[in-house]
Amino acid sequence: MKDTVSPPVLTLSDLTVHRGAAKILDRVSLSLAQGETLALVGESGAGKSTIATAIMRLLGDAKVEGTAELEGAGDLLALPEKQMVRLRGRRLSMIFQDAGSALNPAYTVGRQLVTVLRRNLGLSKAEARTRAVELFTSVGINDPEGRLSAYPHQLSGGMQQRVMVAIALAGNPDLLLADEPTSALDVTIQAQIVRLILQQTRARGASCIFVLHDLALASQACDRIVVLYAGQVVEAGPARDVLERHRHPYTQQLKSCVLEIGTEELNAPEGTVPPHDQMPKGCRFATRCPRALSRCAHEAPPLTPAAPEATSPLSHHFACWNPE
Ligand SMILES: Nc1ncnc2c1ncn2[C@@H]1O[C@H](COP(=O)(O)OP(=O)(O)OP(=O)(O)O)[C@@H](O)[C@H]1O
Repeated sequence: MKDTVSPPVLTLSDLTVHRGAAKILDRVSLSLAQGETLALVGESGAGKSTIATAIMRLLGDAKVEGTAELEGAGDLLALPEKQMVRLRGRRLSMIFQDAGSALNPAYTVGRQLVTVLRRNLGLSKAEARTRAVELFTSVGINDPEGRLSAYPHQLSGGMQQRVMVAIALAGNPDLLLADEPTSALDVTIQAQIVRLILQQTRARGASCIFVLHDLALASQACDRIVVLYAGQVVEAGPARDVLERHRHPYTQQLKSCVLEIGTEELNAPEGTVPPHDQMPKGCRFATRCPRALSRCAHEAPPLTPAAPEATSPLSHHFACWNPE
């Protein structure tokens, strides 16, 4: 595990998000150490993107409760919008799922990057152009000078995503949020982009929260994993503990999916996540859980350290009444 002595860069405490009557996130707490890469994994709809978007404070009219403390900046959820505008791009950056729709089709990618560089770093036009070429080179764009004058539609999906990575890195943020940045891409390009983001994050000593579906990729690429189910954290800890010494039956099911993928047979966990208006009062996974006890339906299990003596919020935790 990474540094557990210096204070976390980011601490979410009881982050809860409501959309109308639906509780999309329910008391999510997690910490991110300096220089750490953390993967949020779970099925579609688990709330992974909502966590990243809540940290950026881009959730629109959803009702958000809890706190998101960014070291040296305070609670992101309580800051005036003016201060958030200053933090976005400089201390926090987000890479969105679909680069094609995140880029403005009316401007060249160079102009979009230069604008971000000038705004965030206060560079002159010429300095920003030089820096743009350096950034394009560092994210693996061939002919970086030539590509500055390309419009987004003239680039492949993989190239567009590289441009988005360059834009996200432009303000030297110390926290990068990558929301499944590869889901719109060809499988062969996906691993390249994930590797690129992690390599660039690590080279800068920044921290990264990665939204991923794939537990195997998460465990290979990231230091720590948080497993989400229906808007709640069910297991969290160092990547190897979560993959190899997991205690929650849902993590086991996600892991089995991975093994099936290895044999080319995709086997999603059985059953479906209950709709928001039919969520069990107790453990939200109880309706699909092969190990459910009668108390599971009524009593929500708290996150418990896997080693009873562990006190660090970064250590291995799980929420289950009948763990593996
Ligand atoms: N703008 C929105 N309006 C209403 N409901 C939303 C909105 N965005 C997300 N949701 C709901 O919030 C829940 C969590 O969605 P979220 O996108 O965070 O999940 P996810 O784990 O990132 O899924 P995916 O892997 O498919 O992106 C889902 O039930 C989704 O339908």
